[in-house]
This record gives sequence, C-alpha cells and structure tokens, in this order.
Amino acid sequence: MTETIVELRDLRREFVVRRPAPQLGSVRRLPLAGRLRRTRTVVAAVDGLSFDLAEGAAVGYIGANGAGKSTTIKMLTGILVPTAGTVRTCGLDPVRRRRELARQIGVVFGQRSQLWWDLPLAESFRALAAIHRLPDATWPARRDELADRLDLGGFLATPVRQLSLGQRIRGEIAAALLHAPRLLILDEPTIGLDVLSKERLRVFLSEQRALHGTTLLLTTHDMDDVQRLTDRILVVDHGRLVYDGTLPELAGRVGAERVMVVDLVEPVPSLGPIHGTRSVAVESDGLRHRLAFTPERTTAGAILEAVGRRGQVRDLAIEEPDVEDVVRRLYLAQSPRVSGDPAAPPRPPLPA
Ligand SMILES: Nc1ncnc2c1ncn2[C@@H]1O[C@H](COP(=O)(O)OP(=O)(O)OP(=O)(O)O)[C@@H](O)[C@H]1O
Repeated sequence: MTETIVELRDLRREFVVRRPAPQLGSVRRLPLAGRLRRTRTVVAAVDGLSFDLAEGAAVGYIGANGAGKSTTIKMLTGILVPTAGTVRTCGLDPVRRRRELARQIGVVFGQRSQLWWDLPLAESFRALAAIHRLPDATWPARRDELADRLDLGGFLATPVRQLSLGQRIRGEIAAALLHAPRLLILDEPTIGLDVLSKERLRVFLSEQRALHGTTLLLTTHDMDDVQRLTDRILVVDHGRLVYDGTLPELAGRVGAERVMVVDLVEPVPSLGPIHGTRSVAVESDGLRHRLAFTPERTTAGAILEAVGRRGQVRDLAIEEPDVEDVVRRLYLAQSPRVSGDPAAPPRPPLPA
C-alpha cells in the first residue's frame, strides 16, 4: 500500500499586518492599535488546507503571488508554526521533530541558499554530510553521482559565491539530495534559469524520481515545470485549495479549448460550420485553418473527417490548451474576490 508522506488537516496560518486599507483574503479585524489608529488585521495566509500526498507522487503546488504556497511549505518543513490544524510530514510533527525530519526531506528555495557562500561547493557537501551523519563509506559516491548528473564536476572546488545562478541552483539541488531524502520540496527551482538550464534540471528531476522513487512537491509559476514534472496539481487561492486533480481534467473542467491546425492541399476560403468546432483563424489565403474544440463536444477524428469532405488535408497538428490560461480560467471561475469583491466568500473547491 502506498504510504502517505504529507498529511494536512484544516491547516491555518495567520499573520498580523498593520495597514489602513482592507485587503483581499480572509480578514479578521482586531482593535485599533495606538494613537496612529492604524488598522491591525489578521491575514490568513493559509486558510484551512487539507490534502494528502502519497509517497512517490510528483505534485505541482500552484497559485498566484501571495496565494499561500511558501507559507504552506514552511509549515510542512517546520520553519513556521501553524496557527491551527495539523500537519504531518514523513509521519512527523515538523516543528517538534524538525531535526529528525531534516534527514528525510530535501528542500530547495530558488531564491535562498543552503550552501556556505564562501566555501567551495565540495566543502558545503562535506558539511551537509556531517550534519546528516552520512556514513563516509557511502556519501562520497552519492556526491559524485549527483555532481556527474548535474554537471557539477568542474565546480566542486569553486566557492559558492563565484557560481552562476544555474550552477548554484544545481549545487542546491545536489545538496538537497545528498542524503537521499524521501521527499524533495522545490520552491520555484527554475526561477531565473535560461531555457536550456531549466530543461536539464527537469530531465534530472524526472530521472531521480524514476531511479529513487523520490516524492516531489514543486511550487512554481512556470507551467512548463508543472506539465513536465508533475502528475497531480493542487491549486491554492487565498490560502484555500481550489483544485486537486490533473492538468488535463482541469483543462476540461474550465472549458479550455484545444486547437486543430489543418493544412490543405488547395486553398478553401471557408470550411463552413463543423459540428463542435469554432473557426479561430484562416491563414495563408485559406490553406491553413485553425479550429478550436473541446473534447467533450467532438473528437479530433470527427473534425478531420468533416474537413476532409471540404478539401484534401496535407498536414495537421493539435495545440493543447495553454496551461497558464487554464489556471487563469480556474481563478476567475473560482474566486469572486479576484473580480473585485473582497468580502465575497470563496466558492467551494471544484471536486477532483
Ligand atoms: N511574515 C509575514 N508577515 C505578514 N504577512 C505575510 C508573511 N509571510 C507571508 N505573508 C502574507 O501571506 C500571504 C501568503 O504569502 P506566501 O508567501 O505564502 O504566498 P506565495 O503563494 O508563496 O506567493 P509567491 O508566489 O509570491 O511566492 C501573502 O498575503 C503574504 O503577504
């Protein structure tokens, strides 16, 4: 049976903020503070989250800026104490058993470093091996494997402050994996990386998962990361879970369309109505047609057959829905507060 590696129940974390204007999110007013008469408000950064992660899963944790992703990660890893609710990571209370937990998880915050800035990368690895009490007989081989897979061999003697961003992030990931954690949490790991570095990192993470069964929890604004690395997404909005399922299911649910691009042998200015489709564009004087459709209303096969009756098809491609657009649609459908009513209660989550 698959083990549950992360378990959240009604998890809540509040922050007290002082500002004059009412804000988005779940807000409870406290008495006015001092003579400045500034309003003290309590913001629920995480507002009653419940979900489980199964060991071996790869999960994208996504949401807009300020949705509560980092706050959740901090509670999962024992950095922040929850205001209410419970969290268990690897079966442990992350705050009370933070040290024990540290041996079972690896965490990478894209914008913060766990490496020693002035030490060569190799020395950081040595220090981490000592902290995790890794046996001398095994950890150097693990380091070498990671250095090889992450292309770090040439930088082991370089002080961390002299590494490029991409080299440092690879170093951070090697450091987080040195002790072979069961759970790897990545908070915006590819932020600021160029296209090639992002791609290399994704290949590496997929390999690690396949080789070691490492559970992956990823927060990112990069939807390519989500698409390439995860098989389940959790979408959070104002500290609440608004979707739990797969990306294709979500695309279907919010009515996101696929687009069939058909190239014809001879130009046809208009294909006329084709059941279940909408003409998005006619290009190259009628040689290329773009037809939007949802899998609920018709199939690619049926469209192709209908197009074939109107002209000879030379080539075709199907463009999947833009993931950013899918998530944007979910946000708009889900949260009336996004469209300007701060007091409106959030709608219940879409069922998975
Ligand atoms: N220490 C803090 N004090 C006050 N408010 C905080 C604090 N940390 C977070 N918040 C607030 O809690 C909310 C959630 O923040 P959080 O950093 O978890 O969001 P996020 O989803 O990780 O955003 P981003 O994608 O921008 O990193 C925000 O409104 C933020 O301003």
